Amino acid sequence: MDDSTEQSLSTPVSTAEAVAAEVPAEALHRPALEIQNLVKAFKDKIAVDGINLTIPRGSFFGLVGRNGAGKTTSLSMATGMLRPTAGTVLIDGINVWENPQSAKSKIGVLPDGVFLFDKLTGEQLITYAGLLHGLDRATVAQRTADLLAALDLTEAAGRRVRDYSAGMTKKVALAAAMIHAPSLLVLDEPFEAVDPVSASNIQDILRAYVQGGGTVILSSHVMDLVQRLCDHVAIMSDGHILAAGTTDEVRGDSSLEDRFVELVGGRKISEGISWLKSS
Ligand SMILES: Nc1ncnc2c1ncn2[C@@H]1O[C@H](COP(=O)(O)OP(=O)(O)OP(=O)(O)O)[C@@H](O)[C@H]1O
Repeated sequence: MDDSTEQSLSTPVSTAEAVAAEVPAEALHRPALEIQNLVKAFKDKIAVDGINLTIPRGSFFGLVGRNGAGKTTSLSMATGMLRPTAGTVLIDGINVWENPQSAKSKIGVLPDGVFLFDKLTGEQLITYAGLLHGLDRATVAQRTADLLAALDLTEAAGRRVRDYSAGMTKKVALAAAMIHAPSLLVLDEPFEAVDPVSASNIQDILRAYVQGGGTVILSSHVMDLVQRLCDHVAIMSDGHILAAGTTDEVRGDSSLEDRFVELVGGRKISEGISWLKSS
């Protein structure tokens, strides 16, 4: 991997500085991720129905939608894990499905329902991810220690991942996704099952990463969190993008949650479930 494309995980610098130092001039305006007319059909179920999305370089991008909206399917296609029925994905201008190796070297991925080699300890798993990316052992050891500490996993480092809680598993998978300091992080529900202190720590790490010129796209159901964290957002429903842009543009004068409910619909105003009452 070309080290010049890597972002610093630990030393926040301004986006402008990082960009000036690390990115060739012609690449400055190239989006980190471009999704064009992307379609996924599972037999007769159209999970993703011709979506277009541009994730600007250096943005913190939230993809929100109800259960089954198509977020995981879209992110899986965007990261080269699921072959699209139609459409194109460009990571930093590189076609993911034509040049998978080169495109994938630029990204770190936290998939939904992560499959991990869970017989390994947390430390071994992160180390293994670093070595797979071609980093030298000394760098891997340093970064593994940094990530374990930042994610509050140092004490659990020597235990097998199969014995981790759901939140700890999410955190160790996140560490494995970040060890090669990619220029784009694609995170499917990164805060799901993670305790509030760890979630705040992860948010700090991600903010510093974006300040350093990295790009994050994450999916979430938690509107408050996305509104607080993300400078760009897309609202997905039933395989379509209903709105996309800066978070302020998309929410307008409302909260993101109100805007979401307004666009997506489906709120049920009811008295509740009659038999579920105690008296
Ligand atoms: N392998 C599959 N085979 C058939 N249908 C699938 C498959 N994977 C996803 N789907 C369907 O595609 C639609 C989109 O699913 P997807 O997992 O992308 O939604 P999501 O927005 O990530 O939902 P959630 O927030 O619940 O994780 C759903 O209707 C789902 O049932």
